[in-house]
Amino acid sequence: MDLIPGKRRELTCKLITIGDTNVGKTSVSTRFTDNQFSYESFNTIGIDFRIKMMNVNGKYVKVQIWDTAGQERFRSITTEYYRGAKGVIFVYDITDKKSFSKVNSWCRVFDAWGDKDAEKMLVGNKCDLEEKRQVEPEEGKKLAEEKGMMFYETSAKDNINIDHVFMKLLSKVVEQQIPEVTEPPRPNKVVAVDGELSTSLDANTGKKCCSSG
Ligand SMILES: Nc1nc2c(ncn2[C@@H]2O[C@H](COP(=O)(O)OP(=O)(O)OP(=O)(O)O)[C@@H](O)[C@H]2O)c(=O)[nH]1
Repeated sequence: MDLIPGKRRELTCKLITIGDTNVGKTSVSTRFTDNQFSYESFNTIGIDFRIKMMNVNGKYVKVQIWDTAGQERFRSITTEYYRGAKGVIFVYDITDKKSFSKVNSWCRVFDAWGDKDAEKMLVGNKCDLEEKRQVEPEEGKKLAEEKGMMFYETSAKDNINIDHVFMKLLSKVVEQQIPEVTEPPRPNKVVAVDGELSTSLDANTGKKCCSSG
């Protein structure tokens, strides 16, 4: 990927959230992108899309989060959007055993439609509702280990582990997608000013990612 003079080097990375309806996929992604949470539930219609600029291990990344509807009736639409996702977050609700038992089938659907090399994360959301818990953390951990995924419990409501989940996943994706730069650095520098990013970035780093933005 070449750096266009006057234009900062930017990588675009597509992530996707998958899981049953009402597990909190929209809430997790909205907490991450806008630091907001609402008790009001509007089921996602088909697919939704959010963007956040991030500094991931010194790389300037435009993170696209594709938030899929969990309702069965949208299945044929949502699977169309799996392609190109470099990171996938499978979400279940720790107060809903059924949503946990469906993770296997969501994994199969992703395997059928998504990229083979996508990094995967399992997330047990709503961990603020301890008194209603139906899935123990050990169960989540075990399933994640079996499937070679990372695992965290989160609360979109109380903002527990949300940033951590995305940073861990993005770090893996960026690590996997961008081979280490071996040539000596050139002197040009770019300064990113958007969003959360305020660091000065070396324009030579980050060879190639999911796609160039
Ligand atoms: N207590 C608690 N409630 C949550 C949390 N995350 C989401 N909720 C609530 O759970 C309900 C469903 O959340 P959504 O984010 O709409 O769920 P979804 O998975 O996107 O649902 P679909 O769009 O139908 O697939 C809403 O009422 C949220 O307020 C959480 O961490 N804790």
